[in-house]
Amino acid sequence: MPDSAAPVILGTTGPFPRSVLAERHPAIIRQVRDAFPYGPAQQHALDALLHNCTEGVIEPLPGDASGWRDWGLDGYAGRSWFDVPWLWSESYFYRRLLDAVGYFGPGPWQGIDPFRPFKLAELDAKETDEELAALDDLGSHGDPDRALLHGSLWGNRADLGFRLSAAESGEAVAALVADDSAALWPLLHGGTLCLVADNAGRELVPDLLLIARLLDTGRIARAVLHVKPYPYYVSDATTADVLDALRRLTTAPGAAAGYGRTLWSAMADGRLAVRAHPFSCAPLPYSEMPGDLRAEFASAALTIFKGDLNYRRLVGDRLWPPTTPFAEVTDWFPGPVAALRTLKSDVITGLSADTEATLDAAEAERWRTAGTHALIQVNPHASAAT
Ligand SMILES: O=P(O)(O)OC[C@@]1(O)O[C@H](CO)[C@@H](O)[C@@H]1O
Repeated sequence: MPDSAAPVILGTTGPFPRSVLAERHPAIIRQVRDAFPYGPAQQHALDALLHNCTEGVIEPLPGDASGWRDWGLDGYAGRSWFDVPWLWSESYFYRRLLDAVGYFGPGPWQGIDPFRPFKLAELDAKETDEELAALDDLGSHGDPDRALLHGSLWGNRADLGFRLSAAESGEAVAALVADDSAALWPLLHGGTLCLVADNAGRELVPDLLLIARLLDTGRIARAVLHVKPYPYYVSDATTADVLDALRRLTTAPGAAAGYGRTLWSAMADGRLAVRAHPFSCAPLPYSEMPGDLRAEFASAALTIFKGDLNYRRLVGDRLWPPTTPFAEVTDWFPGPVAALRTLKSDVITGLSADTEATLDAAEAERWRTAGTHALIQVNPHASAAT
């Protein structure tokens, strides 16, 4: 981490965080309410959350909130959602939403994912069929490893929360704003890959395809897929979503089913493990992760963080000068680390001065949040003492 860290992004830091708290969260509440025949108690709780999240203050959580106490709840209670770190507020929103719909129970709605209809619709979409059909002639269009890495990278555009902000969607720009992929492949020579997943559906499918390919070709011996322990940021992947994606692959026509079988047998014999660590839904940067998770990443040949939120948590949700080296902001990480991300928030590191100037000249600030640009960043030496 650089000696003088950049300012932490708050809900009041600029138009983007503010719009997520003031507009995206209320839209998510409405979307969820329309997707299920929730009873009066849940409707009432959703109404109360709608009001609280825009006009109220952070409140204590019902039930056993000891985890959230450790993550700073007591210090933030009573403050406006906009006046605390944005990452914290957003994460707290999803926890509150799940409380409102009875996800944590007890009761009949316990464990019912309020985002599942949207995730399934995406998994069943014809675009997913098209992407899977493309596997049939993967070898005839250049390097299959590269194609699957890029599939996993651009799969990150499939973020249902992000798509609620329609104005932000646009055509993807193929050129990456940073591309360290040449440093990534040499790290994959038979060890364990940890992949910290982001979204379900059309992002998780290519993530799984990449893992299957790496296992099949012997580039890795084992993979650990980190998913969320509960529904989060609308489309973030949980264990149930992994199973849905796997079933989608095994029942697909053509080459896709072969990838599905590889993954199925790898799960069954332990070469592919799924983890749902509580810290995966923590409102904190990964630099504050607990020892067991740190030890797991330390033992991996490479840990890949997928997506925008994981990037924010990896480098710190701060307004870094864009030319701050990625290696510097990840120097505390206990092993080699990579980020595959489309740019959907203000946080950015590791750009060359030329790239930053070109992006600013062409798009002002829009390139940071529009989801049209992507990066592959690698710190092969982030193996500071554990
Ligand atoms: O992590 P993901 O799915 O790539 O993106 C998450 C995201 O849509 O949510 C946040 C705003 O709510 C931003 O970090 C980002 O725009």
